[in-house]
Amino acid sequence: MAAPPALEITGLVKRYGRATAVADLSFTARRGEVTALLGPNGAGKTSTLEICEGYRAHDGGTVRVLGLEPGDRALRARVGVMPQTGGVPGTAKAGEFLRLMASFHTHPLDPAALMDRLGLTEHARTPYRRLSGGQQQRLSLAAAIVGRPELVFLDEPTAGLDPQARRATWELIADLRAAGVSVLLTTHFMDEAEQLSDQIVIIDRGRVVAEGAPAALTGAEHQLRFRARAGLGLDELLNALPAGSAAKESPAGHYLIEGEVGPELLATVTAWCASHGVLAEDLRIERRTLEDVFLELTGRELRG
Ligand SMILES: Nc1ncnc2c1ncn2[C@@H]1O[C@H](COP(=O)(O)OP(=O)(O)OP(=O)(O)O)[C@@H](O)[C@H]1O
Repeated sequence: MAAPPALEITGLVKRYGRATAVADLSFTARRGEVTALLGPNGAGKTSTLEICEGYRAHDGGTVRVLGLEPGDRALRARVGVMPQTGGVPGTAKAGEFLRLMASFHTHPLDPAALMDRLGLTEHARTPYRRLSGGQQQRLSLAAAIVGRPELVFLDEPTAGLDPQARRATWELIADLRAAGVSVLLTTHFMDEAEQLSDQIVIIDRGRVVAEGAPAALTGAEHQLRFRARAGLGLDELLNALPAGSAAKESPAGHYLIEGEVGPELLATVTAWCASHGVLAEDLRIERRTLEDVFLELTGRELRG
């Protein structure tokens, strides 16, 4: 029989009093893949993760972690958890804490090498509460993976990190994936979700609004943007463009053309600009981003 997926969530519901934080949420995270839960503040990402980790009860639906109920004792050695905050006693020294975590496992990673990799070696004797926010986060990440788990839950692993620490964390996650570890992470960062994940689940208001591989979500489509004087006659420009194209001005003076953006469309736009005495500044062709996808689906900004 095939091994069960890393995570299987069906019709998950979580309420806090009368507020519904997670509303009928379903998705599957495959083994050996990185799955990102992407969504704005309050979308329900942490609630979902904490339910999967067995830290929080749910009000409806089913959750299976490596085929088991969340919180099943058999998962302790198989799952690593990096919470958004805390999880480490304030007085625990970084190095000692990681060695202690390693001692709970049969075949742990070398704690010293892990500390080194995450730039924590010089802080090995520093108590957790005296570490900077970024260092605390990296220690918490190290603790989540030191036992060589099959599945790791990472709640905003790079929030607040400087670019160098962020890069080191990305590399570590890529290595986990290469070693066959399944990873479920939450993030607000589109670039992070796009770079790291095999599958992205976009959540808004406790529901899945879109899911798929990064390239499938953003599609092959491109868009053309330029800045020019406000109030250009877009209807006239649209008439010159191939059928199926769309053009809009938002905000004033910022133009967006969508559709089959190829060499011909580009030539048409620049020719139209030339014949109307319009200097198109910052003219660029770009791929649709996850932000665009989210905006289309919800009418709101991801980072709003
Ligand atoms: N313990 C709690 N008691 C009451 N409401 C809560 C509790 N935890 C979360 N909520 C609410 O549930 C909703 C979802 O919160 P959750 O933390 O799961 O979202 P999130 O997507 O992880 O957000 P963020 O990105 O800000 O961490 C929010 O409206 C939040 O205010």
